Amino acid sequence: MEAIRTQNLSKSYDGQKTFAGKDLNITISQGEIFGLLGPNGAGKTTLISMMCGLLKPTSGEVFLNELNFKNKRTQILKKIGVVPQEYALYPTLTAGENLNYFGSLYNLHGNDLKQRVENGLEQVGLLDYKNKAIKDFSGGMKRRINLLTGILHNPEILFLDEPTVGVDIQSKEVIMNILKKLNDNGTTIVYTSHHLSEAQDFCTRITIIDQGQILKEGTPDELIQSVSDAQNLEDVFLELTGNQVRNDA
Ligand SMILES: Nc1ncnc2c1ncn2[C@@H]1O[C@H](COP(=O)(O)OP(=O)(O)OP(=O)(O)O)[C@@H](O)[C@H]1O
Repeated sequence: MEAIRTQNLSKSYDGQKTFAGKDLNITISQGEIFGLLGPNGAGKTTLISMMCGLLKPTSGEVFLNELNFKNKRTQILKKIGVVPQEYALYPTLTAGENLNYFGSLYNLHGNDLKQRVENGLEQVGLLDYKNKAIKDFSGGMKRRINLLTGILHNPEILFLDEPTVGVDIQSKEVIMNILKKLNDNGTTIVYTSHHLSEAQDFCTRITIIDQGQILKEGTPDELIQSVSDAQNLEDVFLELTGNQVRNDA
């Protein structure tokens, strides 16, 4: 069953002079772990933001569970989780207060919300920090709480923009294990990353994009086999996107 479909999805930030995404057609099945990879400025955040309804496309359509975002937005938002690249946390509030707030946005309340918050904090190893303010947390601790804000309601589809950026190996392990568990329980995952070996191990399918266009799509093995002498995804990535350093944001 189809979970996500984009149809000729395009985005321009400058009145259609240039495009951060152009005519993107991607179909993702339920239960997949789909990776969006590309160099800085390739258009990953733009694409994932349009897929999850944070950013309005210039043209084209997004369908989630075959519902069109344009007219079924409220229905769709209840079923998805979004973990943005920037921390979406209130620094002066405690971890518990932040999670209660985000849970309430998904209509969770009472004992159910309390249990979900405590289970979540326990899973990410931060139950003892429930009553501590976020401003005193390390980067890795904030990333783990940031992840929880998007998954308290057990979404059918989860979108994550660089969920492991800037974290140590221990926090990364915790985050990846939670994501694997969610996927085992049926959640479809779409994520962007610059960690190519992580994506190679984690994703069922990957699309490599640059300059707003899809360069190649396939399973990690298919991508590696498609480039002669490639040993891993990093070789494929360099072959497709070149060695030129990108200065884009
Ligand atoms: N709000 C914006 N206004 C104008 N241009 C933007 C905006 N957001 C992104 N862009 C431009 O769109 C292009 C794609 O950016 P995007 O952030 O989607 O890339 P990315 O692949 O996520 O990059 P990174 O890996 O650096 O996060 C870039 O040229 C970027 O400068």
